[in-house]
Parts: sequence; structure tokens; C-alpha cells
Amino acid sequence: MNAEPQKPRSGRYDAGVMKYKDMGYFDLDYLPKDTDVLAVFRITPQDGVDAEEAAAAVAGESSTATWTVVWTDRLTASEKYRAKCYRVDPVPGADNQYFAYIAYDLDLFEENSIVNLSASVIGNVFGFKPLKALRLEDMRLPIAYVKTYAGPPTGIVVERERLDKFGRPLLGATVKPKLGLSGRNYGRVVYEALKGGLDFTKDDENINSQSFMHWRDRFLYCMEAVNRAQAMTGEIKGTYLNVSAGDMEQIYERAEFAKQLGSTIIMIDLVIGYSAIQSISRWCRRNDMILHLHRAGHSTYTRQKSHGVSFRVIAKWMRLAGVDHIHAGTVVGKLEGDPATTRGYYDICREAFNPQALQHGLFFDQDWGGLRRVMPVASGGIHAGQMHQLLHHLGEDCVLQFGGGTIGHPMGIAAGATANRVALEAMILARNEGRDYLAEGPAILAAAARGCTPLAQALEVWKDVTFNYTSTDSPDFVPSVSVA
Ligand SMILES: O=C(COP(=O)(O)O)[C@H](O)[C@H](O)COP(=O)(O)O
Ligand SMILES: [Mg+2]
Repeated sequence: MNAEPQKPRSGRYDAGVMKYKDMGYFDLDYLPKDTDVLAVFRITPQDGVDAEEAAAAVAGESSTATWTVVWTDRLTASEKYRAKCYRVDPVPGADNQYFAYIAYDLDLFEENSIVNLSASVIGNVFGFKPLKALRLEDMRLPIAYVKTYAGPPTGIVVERERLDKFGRPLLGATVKPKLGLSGRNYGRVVYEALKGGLDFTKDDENINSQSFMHWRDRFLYCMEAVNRAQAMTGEIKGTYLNVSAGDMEQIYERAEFAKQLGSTIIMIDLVIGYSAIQSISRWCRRNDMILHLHRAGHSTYTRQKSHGVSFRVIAKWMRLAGVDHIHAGTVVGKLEGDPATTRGYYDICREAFNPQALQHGLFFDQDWGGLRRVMPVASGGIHAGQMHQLLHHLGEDCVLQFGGGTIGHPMGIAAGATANRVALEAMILARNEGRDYLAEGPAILAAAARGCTPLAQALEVWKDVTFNYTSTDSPDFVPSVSVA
């Protein structure tokens, strides 16, 4: 990769350093096989580094290569095992950025292991000095590989059946404040929110077992609240009990206790790691438990366009690993989420097949091989006044989760929940009647609020709250551009 590192060469296996392109990691004539794992990386080479050589290096360093020729390659089927960069395109509108398409033979990957997949494609290569920045934009996972995973333990269809809730998004709330409530007070928040009309409440990402509230207390008070709210309303209710813990033994212990108490759902944070996620997914499958995933930590590496891993890749990995819910953005709320990019994430979760959709950031067709569908969760700075936008952007099969937007209601938590439930049902009714609910949204909400004081109060308090900031991660292609 250096400016002049290469000595004159007589053969591929002479000792020394040679270009990655010459080592077999670059082949524009290579036709990817249906069984290949495909990846597209956004590459920003250092100044003076040739884009094709940088792309070949990414293929090399994410598969078999090291920095120098090794004769031991000849003891392997190295032609087959070398990843091949088969295409390099400049990124539209960007300076010195390239999309490098790389194909990996299926034999390079252990079945049913996100750990193994990620250790190759995001293993060493992100620290490679000749690159200024590198981003894994998307992957195509061949159906032969997809079928080595069991996928979500429950899926959208079965979740709806277990909960007996159809034809509308589910409603949830994250208990606030995030930290500090005692078990008893925490349970009161859960009870009020569920009684007021929500389907779910949720532990926040950083609620585990701190000194102010031991996990067992939380589970006991929360399940008491769930049971009372169910008795009160005649509806099925749930609360995502966060079982994340410092080791797998404790995660299982907490999950077992949640099951003993009759919870329908448990929760984990993305930061517990891929092996732990696959393990608890297997446990959920055996125990008929819905598995909620909070993507805690993802923005450290998903948010910046030039470096890291796109969340669409994480969403694909999580559908394979087997979660039933995944936080996937709100578009209109407080956290990053360009509408077109978010649509791509939702499609990855919910469709049986994703056709290439560059305008949504989807670079490849993806067949999900019959894996169950993941319920996307919209959460973070949303409120009842946005109901028409939420339904428009996110559709019906999702959870809309209002933390502050329930618990911050001036008349209390139950009133906040009622405001959200009434706003949602009014919007679903308008949609089902064939009205243009997006355009008429504010009028539909205002009409519903005339018969619902909690909704009127919610609209009054939060009417001007929006989060209109420039997105850090929007697609590079507009619909008319084709790179097929
Ligand atoms: O606590 C909240 C939201 O609280 P509130 O509703 O009060 O804003 C969640 O942790 C975020 O939604 C996570 O973000 P994302 O869903 O984007 O992963
Ligand atoms: Mg949170």
C-alpha cells in the first residue's frame, strides 16, 4: 500500500510485499455466486492511496490476507478463500469516497454465528492505516447462510396472537426517570401507564440491578403492576423486563425469574454482545418468550456516514440472531433517523424479501428465507401530536413508545397513556375510513381531543415540540439513479 513498497516481482509467491490487487483480492470480472456473502463498504483512502488498491486491501484484510506474501497460502484453497472486490464506484456527490463491493465465499463463515461473520467483515480492517475511514454500508446474506439461523423466536404474527392485539401499532412507554426510582415507585409508573391504555411499558437501557432497585424487586413490582392492569382493563399487558447483566449466568437467572412470574416478554441491550444475544434468543424460543432488543450503544458506530457500520447491517444481523423487537428509529423524534434510511431499516425487519432500494440505503436484494419478522420499535422523543406522522412513516406493525410523552403528561401517567391511545385509535380509524390522515392529522387529533381531555392537554403541552435537525446519515442515491 505504501508509495513504493514493491520490488520487481517474478512470481506471486516470492517473499516480500506486493499489492493486494496483485495478490488476488481484486477481480472486476468476478461474477458473485448466489451463495456468496456480499458486502459493500464506503472507503475513504488516505491521500495518495489508489482507490482500487484500497478496495482490494479491504477484501484482503477482511478475509485471508496479511501485509506480506505468505507461502502457507499454498497449503489452502486460497483462490476460493480470498475475498474478491468485484466493483468500485465513486460515491455520488462525495469527494474521495468509493463504494467497494466485495464477495466472500460461503465456506469462510461458520453457520449460525454473528460473532464469526462480524470478526471477518469488521474484524481488523477498520484500523487499516492506508484508509482514512471505512464504513460497512450493507450486506447480502445468501439464503443458504440465512437458513443456518433460527431467527426471531416469536415474530410479529405470533406476538400479535399472544397479545390479542391487531390492526394497529402497539403502544409502549419507557419508565422515567431512567435511574433512581425504588421498586415500589417504579411499579406504580408501570401500573398507571398500562391502566391508562398502553400495551407495554419498558425498562430503560441502563436499568439493571443498582443499589436503588435490585432486579428482583423490579421484576416483582412490575409484574404485580402488569397483573393488576390486566385485571383492571381486561386487556393483555406486558413490561419488558431488562435481563441484561454482567454475565450470561445472571442473564439466564433473571430470564427464568421473569418467566416464573408470568411475563410475556424480556429485554436485552445490544451491548451484551452477539453470543449472549444468540444464547438468550435460543432460551426465548424454548420458553415462548418475546425478546425485546434495545440498541444501546449503536450510535457510537452507526451514526457517522464515513466510518463505522450502518444500522441496516446491525438490523440484518439481529434478524438472523433472533430478536422479536428492535429499536429502529422514529424519524420525527429526538434521535437520529432520516426518513428514507429509517424506511430501509423497517423493511429489513418486516419484509420476507427486500428488493434493492438504493433510495432507502438497501444495496442488494435480500431473501429472508422464511425467517420470522421483527417488530420495529419507534422510541425517543415522540408524543401524541405526531401520531399521523408516525403512522405514515412507520406503518402498522411496530411499537410506538412514548417515555417522556407519557410520563411527562401534566395530569399524570395514566392520562398520558390515555392521550396516546386515543390519538392512535383516532388516527387508525381515519386511515381505515380512507381519509388522508397525514394531511388531516392535526384536525383529526383536535377532533378526538374534544372528547378526551387528556389528549387535549397533551396536544397543548407538546404542540410545538419538534426535532428538526440535519440528518447525519441519509442515502446517497435518489430514486432515479440506478447502479444495478
Ligand atoms: O429511553 C428512550 C426513549 O425515551 P423517551 O421516549 O422519553 O424519549 C430510549 O432509550 C430511546 O428511544 C433509544 O433510542 P432508539 O430507539 O433510537 O434506539
Ligand atoms: Mg432509554
